[in-house]
Amino acid sequence: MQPELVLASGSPRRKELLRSLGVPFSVHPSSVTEEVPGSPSPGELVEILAAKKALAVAHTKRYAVVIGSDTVVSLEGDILGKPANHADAVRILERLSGQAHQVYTGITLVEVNEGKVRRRLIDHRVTEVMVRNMDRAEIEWYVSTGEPMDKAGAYGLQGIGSLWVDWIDGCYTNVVGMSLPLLYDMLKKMDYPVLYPLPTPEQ
Ligand SMILES: Cc1cn([C@H]2C[C@H](O)[C@@H](COP(=O)(O)OP(=O)(O)OP(=O)(O)O)O2)c(=O)[nH]c1=O
Repeated sequence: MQPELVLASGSPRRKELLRSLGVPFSVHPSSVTEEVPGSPSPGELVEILAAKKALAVAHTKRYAVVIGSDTVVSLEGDILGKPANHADAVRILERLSGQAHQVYTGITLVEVNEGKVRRRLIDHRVTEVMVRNMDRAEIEWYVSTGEPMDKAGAYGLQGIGSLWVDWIDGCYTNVVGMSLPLLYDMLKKMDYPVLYPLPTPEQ
């Protein structure tokens, strides 16, 4: 029996990304706190949080492959998550303006069979993003659109934020919330069929 694919996320972007593949899945957001003891590197942090989210949901399932994911922005050794409020979003964007930064996204897959965790895969990818100079009026306007408020680094590359992104080096979907090439590799390792059968064309 094919286990259900479950996305352990409340992120509309991750839902959209997974939907674009055409594989059936259900959405079950986790309610874990995004706090981690110590001072992990950005790569360790996104892997720990992705695992935390996937495992929290996996424990509620009997047969499933659960996907957890987490994204942060790294700039000059600082980790920037989602802005706490309007002023925080302005501060983050002032720092990103005119700079290249790294976007880290971790993915965890947890396979549950008869209510037990059988396998776990954890990995992450990094994408470099170059943000053009943004002046104070542009930053204020952009934050007032509301787009930055639920996004790591206070911008959305898939939205209005694209106006100020000069270039990226690496995977685009990794920035938007989940690297689909990485997810594909991990699902293949779990023997989960991503490429679904297509109808044969009539002769
Ligand atoms: C940098 C960047 C981030 N983001 C988003 C992706 C993630 O939804 C969010 C980072 O926050 P996360 O804490 O990774 O995820 P989330 O709280 O939105 O959802 P969940 O924990 O339930 O899975 O930032 C964009 O949409 N575009 C971007 O360009």
